[in-house]
Amino acid sequence: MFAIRLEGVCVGKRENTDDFILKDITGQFEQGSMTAILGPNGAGKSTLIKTISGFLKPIQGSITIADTLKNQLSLLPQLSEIDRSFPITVYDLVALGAWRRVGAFRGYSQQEKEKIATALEQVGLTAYANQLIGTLSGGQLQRALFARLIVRDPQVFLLDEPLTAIDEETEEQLVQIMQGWYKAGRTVMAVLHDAALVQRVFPQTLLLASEVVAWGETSTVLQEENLQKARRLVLRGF
Ligand SMILES: Nc1ncnc2c1ncn2[C@@H]1O[C@H](COP(=O)(O)OP(=O)(O)OP(=O)(O)O)[C@@H](O)[C@H]1O
Repeated sequence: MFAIRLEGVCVGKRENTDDFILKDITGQFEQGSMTAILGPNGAGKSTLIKTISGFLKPIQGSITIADTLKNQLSLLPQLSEIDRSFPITVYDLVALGAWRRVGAFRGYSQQEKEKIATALEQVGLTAYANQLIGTLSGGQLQRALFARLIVRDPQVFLLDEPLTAIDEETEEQLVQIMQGWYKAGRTVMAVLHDAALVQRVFPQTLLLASEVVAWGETSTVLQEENLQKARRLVLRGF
């Protein structure tokens, strides 16, 4: 059963097909699947994630989200898109994950407070709870954003470069959290750059170079002929 289905999705500024960032993307992410989105710089990976999460609109084609998953998508933006000067503590950032359940003006129930504390502990940031996010390292901030997702607990995770610019220890920690979501039956998709890690951790891969180069089981998708095709498309300017 599909979680998200794309049919002929094109994203770009003009009606001129040559200028499309994403060209004719057709395929589906199954419910409970874990998919890596790989591709060269500028391939449209972030654009795809943002389009699925509704921040960008396709100018052609359609995206269908399974009825049971509507309002169940959560996006992890790229770290570089986070305003670290925003005066918010780690605790309050993580607590924002409960916002949809709690609302703006009601206090957090004991149950929500426990979820927040557990999430902070899971990512190893309990001792940092009262610090402003601006005082965190990149890897620590990424862990705080993961804790917010743990609290939010959506059915579908859209992760834009969750493992970029973090050390090995944090990487392993975040990989385990993602695998936990997958094992719990959630749908996970993540933009990544490390093919070896994708081979090890992600059962499915979408190889993108403005168009779909290959989409399916990781071992099949990452075969040399597909990688060569992706390179050819880059040389051609997509
Ligand atoms: N806001 C924007 N306005 C105009 N063009 C944009 C915008 N965002 C992205 N693009 C263009 O869309 C193309 C795809 O960008 P995108 O960030 O989706 O690629 P990516 O595969 O995630 O790349 P990277 O691996 O470098 O992060 C690029 O050519 C980029 O210049």
